[in-house]
Amino acid sequence: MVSSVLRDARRIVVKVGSSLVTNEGRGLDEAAIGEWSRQLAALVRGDGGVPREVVMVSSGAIAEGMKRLGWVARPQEIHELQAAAAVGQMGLAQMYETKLREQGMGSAQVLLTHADLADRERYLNARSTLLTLLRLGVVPVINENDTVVTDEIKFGDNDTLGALVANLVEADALVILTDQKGLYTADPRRDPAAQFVHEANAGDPALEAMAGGAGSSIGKGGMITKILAAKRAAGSGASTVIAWGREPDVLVRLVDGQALGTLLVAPTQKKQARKQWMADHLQLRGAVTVDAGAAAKLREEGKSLLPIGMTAVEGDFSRGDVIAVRDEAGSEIARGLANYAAAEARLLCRKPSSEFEKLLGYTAETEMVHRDNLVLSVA
Ligand SMILES: Nc1ncnc2c1ncn2[C@@H]1O[C@H](COP(=O)(O)OP(=O)(O)O)[C@@H](O)[C@H]1O
Ligand SMILES: N[C@@H](CCC(=O)OP(=O)(O)O)C(=O)O
Repeated sequence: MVSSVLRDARRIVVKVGSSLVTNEGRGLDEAAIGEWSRQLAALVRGDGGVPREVVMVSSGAIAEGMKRLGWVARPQEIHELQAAAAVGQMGLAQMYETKLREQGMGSAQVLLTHADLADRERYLNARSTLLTLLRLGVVPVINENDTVVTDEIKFGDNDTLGALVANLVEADALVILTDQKGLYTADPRRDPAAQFVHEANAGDPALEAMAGGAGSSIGKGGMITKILAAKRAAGSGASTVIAWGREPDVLVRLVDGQALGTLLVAPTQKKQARKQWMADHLQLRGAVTVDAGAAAKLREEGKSLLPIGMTAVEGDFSRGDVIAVRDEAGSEIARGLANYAAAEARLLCRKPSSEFEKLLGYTAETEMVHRDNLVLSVA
């Protein structure tokens, strides 16, 4: 069976769980991390196909920290878990750095919390950093910033973080590698009659019933967090594959179109999902008025809004905020994400892109609102 979801994906988030990266609790599995690094490098180079952008979300800090501290049992005390994560993260980052460098790849450590991604400014900063790293061909290796949070550490869930990162970078796909071949109709450790699920719709409520509680003692999230992560990733149009991380060449074969693991399909396309999200969730922070020429380009040709067509700017918005685009009569034409803050936009009104650097001191996008981030308003 061939699946086009991963074959067509250009930007992919790969999440590796604790149960896998630590090889049943015996510290980090160097050979496995070497294997994934080799495959990530092949994906980024585009061996035998097109180059992909990949972000790695990897657990393993607590397990590696426990080993380094000589602890056999997982501590109950939250601050001890945090301390173990801080110790272990050194080893985790070091191992990815070494293994990716051996493949000729640059890597970068990024530590995030869920709260970082709920804060608009931090969200935009994390997004810009990650997109810049991807443009530079560097593989970001992400984990939770366990020092500053306790909720996530209690639950031990990097699946949610993987989904949030997929939303953040607008990935086409999220690949969750774990210690099972994929999702079964019940926990295969407990129910030998459990059937394998090849494909389902992400967000189908029936899936949540199949995913019992947490699995191993090392990782704690279990399959339910993977199902919820797939639902969340689908919110920005990314489909999810849950697959066995020790399947030979798993990543390479997935992007080759082989149907490995469980595919949880996002019901809406990436572009549609983004537009829906903008239309539903965001508050207007300002507006720009455009001349008749720009209004026609937007309404009739679905083009991006360029500053040269703008005549006035209202409000005090920042880059990344949602603004309205109005015609000279004051009717709303569209809403979209501003590439420039209000103060910059005022300087750019009526100006061609060749003058942006002189006016702002730097060059960024040529559009005020890119067409991918623009939703036409219903007349
Ligand atoms: N329906 C299910 N299908 C597959 N695995 C399940 C299911 N329900 C629960 N599990 C358990 O979830 C475990 C994987 O979760 P977890 O140990 O948290 O992995 P990771 O560390 O990779 O996030 C499996 O080993 C399995 O026992
Ligand atoms: N961030 C922590 C724990 C995260 C965790 O265990 O998550 P998961 O792999 O989803 O079970 C770590 O690196 O050990």
